Amino acid sequence: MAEVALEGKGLAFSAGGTPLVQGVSTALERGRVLGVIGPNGAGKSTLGKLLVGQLAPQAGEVMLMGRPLAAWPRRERAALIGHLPQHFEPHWDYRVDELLRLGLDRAGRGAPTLEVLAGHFDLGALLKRHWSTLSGGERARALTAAVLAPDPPVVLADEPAAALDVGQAAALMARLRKLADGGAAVAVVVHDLNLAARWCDRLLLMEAGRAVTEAGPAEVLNSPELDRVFATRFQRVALPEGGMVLAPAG
Ligand SMILES: Nc1ncnc2c1ncn2[C@@H]1O[C@H](COP(=O)(O)OP(=O)(O)OP(=O)(O)O)[C@@H](O)[C@H]1O
Repeated sequence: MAEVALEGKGLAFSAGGTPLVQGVSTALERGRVLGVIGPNGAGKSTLGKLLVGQLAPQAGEVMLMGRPLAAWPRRERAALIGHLPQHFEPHWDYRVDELLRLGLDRAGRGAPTLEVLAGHFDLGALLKRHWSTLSGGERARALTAAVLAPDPPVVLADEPAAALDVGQAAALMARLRKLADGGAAVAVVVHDLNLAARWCDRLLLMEAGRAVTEAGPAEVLNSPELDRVFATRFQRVALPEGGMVLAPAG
């Protein structure tokens, strides 16, 4: 097993008497991309918030690099974990270059220049544009660039591809994959099962706050549990070069 960077053990969280996450254990390993999948309301984002310390678990524990998350000074924790939230609205109508500089300010030596970072995310032409003028996909790219600028060793991205076109979504997943190949521990909440199939090493399937299964993509995506959890019948096509694509059978 690869080195565990971030681990949730028996996590539970309820709001208003409703359990949103119930006894979920999972681990983010260095060099690996974990995909978190499941229907709307399954508790994926809540689990992500627990793992990054945005919510405190009511039961269970989160360990970061072998030490309880709560024991880390906030600043150090922020430097170690790059969190791309599902929803983000800056308090100020930043220009793209200002937003990227906020990310680069947290980066140590070896950080890319602003221009190189912008180039990685196809933001070169948008540097002087204000947040309020950006399209949904452009905002997603700018935020991703700012969060990933310091090259954090742990990355948790909550539906980062939701607003992206297919090409940009694939490019973003490839970038997350590259971060993992460079030693980062990556988790990504993803609705597109084909992106999950293509880019993730393991998949955690959630339903009603619980982990249904966690295993390799082929095992999870071929499992009848997938059809049951999404209340749909999937057609699965094996690709000649390996891997698979899925489509709801209608
Ligand atoms: N503060 C809260 N109070 C009450 N219910 C909440 C709260 N936060 C989340 N929920 C509910 O908890 C459930 C899980 O929410 P969560 O956002 O974790 O799901 P998700 O799997 O990420 O869903 P989606 O795919 O729709 O983004 C949902 O039914 C949501 O309405």
